[in-house]
Amino acid sequence: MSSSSVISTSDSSSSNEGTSTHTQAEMSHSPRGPPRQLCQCTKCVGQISQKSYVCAQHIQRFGRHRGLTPGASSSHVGSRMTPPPYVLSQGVLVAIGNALSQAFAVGIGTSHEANKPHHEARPCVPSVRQRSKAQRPSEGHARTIVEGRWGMCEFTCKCANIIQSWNPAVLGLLDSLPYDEEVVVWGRQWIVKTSTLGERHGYGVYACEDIIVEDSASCRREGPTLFPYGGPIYKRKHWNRILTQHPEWKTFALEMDTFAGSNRRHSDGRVIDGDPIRSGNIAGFMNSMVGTQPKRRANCEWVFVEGPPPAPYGQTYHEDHCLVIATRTIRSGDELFTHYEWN
Ligand SMILES: C[S@@+](CC[C@H](N)C(=O)[O-])C[C@H]1O[C@@H](n2cnc3c(N)ncnc32)[C@H](O)[C@@H]1O
Repeated sequence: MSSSSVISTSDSSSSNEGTSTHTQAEMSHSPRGPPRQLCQCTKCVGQISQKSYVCAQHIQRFGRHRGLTPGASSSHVGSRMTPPPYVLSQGVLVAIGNALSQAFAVGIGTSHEANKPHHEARPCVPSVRQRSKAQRPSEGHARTIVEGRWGMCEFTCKCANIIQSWNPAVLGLLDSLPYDEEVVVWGRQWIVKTSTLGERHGYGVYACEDIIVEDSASCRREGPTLFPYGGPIYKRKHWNRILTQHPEWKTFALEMDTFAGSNRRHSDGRVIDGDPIRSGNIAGFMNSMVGTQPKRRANCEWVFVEGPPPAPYGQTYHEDHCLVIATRTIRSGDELFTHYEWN
């Protein structure tokens, strides 16, 4: 089993949403010559595939071209740019000068209104407030590929931004977990194998040693720490969004705020991404005692902890984390059960 990874990329070509002006400027580069300057106004940009398309405003600043004089038309007109003559007239030299200053202005992200001094030039990229939704660079182009239990899953747009990468090493976890083989996680031995719930419920986690809890009634939330949950924690509303792109992930949505006394709104309730492979995460194999027949008793529970994990594990990790804690004695060979909802 290979370890998993999250690859984030940005792919503007995969979206039909607005193309940034930088991209348009790049498109006007010719592989053979210096960059051709095309007008950045929306009408010209719409014609970018016509190599020499310029609008009347553009012509005003670049000088005279075949069949058109500066200011000849206030409408946007397509025209072929003529190559410069061998003997350059003064007008053409002025035009080249203007073109060069425009090239510089575009390069620093200012307007093609190069006649204005730089301190007066308006930015050619509209402010965030001015930009229409379609123009915003944003999430629209984000793309994340996650390699996990379901192979390669691609997430785009907002989902790509929501998906969090995770390095299991930060919590001292393995970067992959073998099935049917004992592994040592946080100093104890465990094995991941077919659940006592039956094959159709997949795997479960079993202790390979006794873990003694002296007084289970009084040790609530203070029993022996077993191992951490290692992986991203999402808000329910974000998780729901993820599922719109890859519904199969729902198998591993574990609701963390369903315990009595939780006062979080449902949409803000925390959901852990139970993909065990993705995060070297033994916790992702733990089954719930909810609805079991015959009824299983929970022998451990999830606890959210602020700050770093207990020494010597995950000492470089200082954020909130989630631990699995024993609530009663677990014998070698027992499957772990806790209380969580899934859907
Ligand atoms: C975190 S995984 C647990 C490991 C899972 N058995 C596996 O093989 O990957 C959670 C999933 O296990 C299944 N599961 C957990 N507890 C269950 C239970 N009490 N009854 C039926 N299915 C359960 C559900 O499909 C749930 O979405």
